[in-house]
Amino acid sequence: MRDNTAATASTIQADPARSLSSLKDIMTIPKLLRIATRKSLLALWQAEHVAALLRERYPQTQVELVPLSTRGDEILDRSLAAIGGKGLFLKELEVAMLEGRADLAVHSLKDMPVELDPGFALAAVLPRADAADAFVSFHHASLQALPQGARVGTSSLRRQALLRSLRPDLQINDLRGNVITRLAKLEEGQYDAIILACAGLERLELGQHIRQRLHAPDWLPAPGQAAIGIEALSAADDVLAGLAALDDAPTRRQVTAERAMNQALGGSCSVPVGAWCEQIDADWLVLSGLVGDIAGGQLIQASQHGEAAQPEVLGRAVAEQLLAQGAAAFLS
Ligand SMILES: NCc1[nH]cc(CCC(=O)O)c1CC(=O)O
Repeated sequence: MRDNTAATASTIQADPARSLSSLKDIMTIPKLLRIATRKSLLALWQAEHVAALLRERYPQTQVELVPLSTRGDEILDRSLAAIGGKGLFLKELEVAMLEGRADLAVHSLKDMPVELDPGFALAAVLPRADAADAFVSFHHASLQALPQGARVGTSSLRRQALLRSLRPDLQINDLRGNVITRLAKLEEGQYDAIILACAGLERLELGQHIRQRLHAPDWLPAPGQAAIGIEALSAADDVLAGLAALDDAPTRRQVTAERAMNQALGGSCSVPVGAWCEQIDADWLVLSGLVGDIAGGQLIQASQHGEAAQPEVLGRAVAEQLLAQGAAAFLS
């Protein structure tokens, strides 16, 4: 056995700038942290990123990855909306935590349901990357430059609704699989362009494929897009205390507003929903939201200011505005 007391003391001396609360984290953080992750390249990159942050902050802790297959990864021939949505990517990772095979799970926050299963907590949200979507094409420079009737690949209902509203002439085709698979299908010539998240491409060093960044106000990302969420058991106080040090307060405020809006709309992933929150000064946030109509190609949009200290209140207020404009008809 290693002498933990001595190890902790040397860490503390090495970094006198650490606050009292982070000293407490170092003393209580488990000696081993196992990170449950999906096996896609993007998921592994994100889990490795969290592992590196934890090793840097807690040099005495051993950090390991536990890569797992999820049902969401195995069912690739049907749209996510049709097979029951976002929880599919979490279930196996949550079971691993419940069975004591992992201590935390790393997810793309946009793939996490707003309400986690009982017994689980959103322990930390990392600083957000660029939340824009990417227009990716080998022959065309932008969405606007696509020829009439061009074929665009995406299975996201939000992206489909935005495309229909901005370019009703386009032919939108389903496109599933991980980021690499989707790029390969574009390369094979099955599509003239595809839409992906900039954050995913950049994390995999594929940012050179981004021809155009699609962002607010014309284009809104998914709630929580480009943020990494870390999940742990609500009862694991020592794990939660350690992870709290990684939480980025500005990102947490933004995504809390976006997710609260989504939840107040019913939180369904079978309806196109976009949300984008920005902090405009020390006290104020602006949240823009949209709900799309899959059948008709109609979009309802709303935007509102709210207090930075109460992101949930703002999220609910924008949801109410959307509902007042008739979004309920799309959500049922
Ligand atoms: N739906 C899959 C997914 N989940 C998170 C990302 C990208 C990274 C992120 O938004 O955090 C992607 C790929 C994509 O949408 O192109």
